[in-house]
Amino acid sequence: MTMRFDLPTVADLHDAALAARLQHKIDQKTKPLGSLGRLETLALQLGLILGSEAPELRAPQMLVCAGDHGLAARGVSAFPSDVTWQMVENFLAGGACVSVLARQHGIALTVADCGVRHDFAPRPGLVDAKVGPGTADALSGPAMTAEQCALALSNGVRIVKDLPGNALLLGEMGIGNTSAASLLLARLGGLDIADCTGAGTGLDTAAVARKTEVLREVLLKHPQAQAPLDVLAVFGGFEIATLAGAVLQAAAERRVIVVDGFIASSAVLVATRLNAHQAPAVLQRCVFAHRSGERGHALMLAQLQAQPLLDLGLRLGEGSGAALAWPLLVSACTVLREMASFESAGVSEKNA
Ligand SMILES: O=C(O)c1ccc[n+]([C@@H]2O[C@H](COP(=O)([O-])O)[C@@H](O)[C@H]2O)c1
Ligand SMILES: Cc1cc2nc[nH]c2cc1C
Repeated sequence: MTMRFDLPTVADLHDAALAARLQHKIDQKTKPLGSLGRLETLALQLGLILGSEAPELRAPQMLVCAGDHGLAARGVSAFPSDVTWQMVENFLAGGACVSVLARQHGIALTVADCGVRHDFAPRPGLVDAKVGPGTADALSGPAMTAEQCALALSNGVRIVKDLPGNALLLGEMGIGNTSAASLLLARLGGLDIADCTGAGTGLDTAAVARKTEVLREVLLKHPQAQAPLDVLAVFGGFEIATLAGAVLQAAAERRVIVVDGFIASSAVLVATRLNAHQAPAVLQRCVFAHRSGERGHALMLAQLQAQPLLDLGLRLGEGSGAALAWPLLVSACTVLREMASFESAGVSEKNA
């Protein structure tokens, strides 16, 4: 498959001098060395991404990408596909979990229709990035054509270019999309599909076993899909492809990328594989908000060598976990900027 546009180039951020200055600044704060634990590595990462010893997060943007999945007709979800468009309406009406949390934290919310099986009335906060009325059934053929896949990726690039701020939070909505994410993980990670497949919206044990067998059949149907772009097109998710494009553009612009759960992480996995030598640079910009309760997310995080901030048993999606983690990022930057040093506060240092 050939691309019809150039994916964004993500430059390395090897600023050893800034890293040393940031670490020194963190170590000189009025606290025992390392006592702020994970917040310290987070502060260091945010300083490096934003290129500052006094980083400030500006105009955070939550991007929720929505799409429908042909595979949903195979009984792989506990809910009907209509829930996708109904939840998009709920996001825009302000009643969904991500709407509430984004409002609480002053995060702007944009919902992108990447391919929901429904016609939405245009309104503020809704971006039309529709590639089609849901993907095709991956058990019958590829979920997306090469053209559709390229269009979804370029839509993600375009959406991010139009958003202000220096932080992007990633969320998604799509009945059936845990199946797409599990397929992507299994093929890109060379893993057994049983280890990558979970309950999604709430399947019971027997239904998870049936879902696993459907996904195993899908993998057997597409042995030729091995190159990352082909894998993305064949197993799909218009919203996942759009998010992958958004990740690459945000990384190229040196935005802080806050990744939600299993499906949002699969978009990052794809983004890192589309151009493998850029993978460390892409991951350097990513903060993984939490470890989802979805089976497979721990394996996905291991593939990405990612250490999530929270482990709350969340498995909602929408960007809810990213919004919940957001205040930790704000605190990490505030501590870096405002906390006194031993010298400035006149506090005695550790005994020699
Ligand atoms: O983000 C997660 O970790 C997560 C885990 C399980 C389910 N979800 C959400 O549930 C939907 C997909 O579940 P399913 O069962 O329809 O594949 C989709 O809208 C996701 O946002 C999300
Ligand atoms: C109600 C509902 C809300 C969701 N939000 C994200 N995925 C979802 C799936 C369902 C079923």
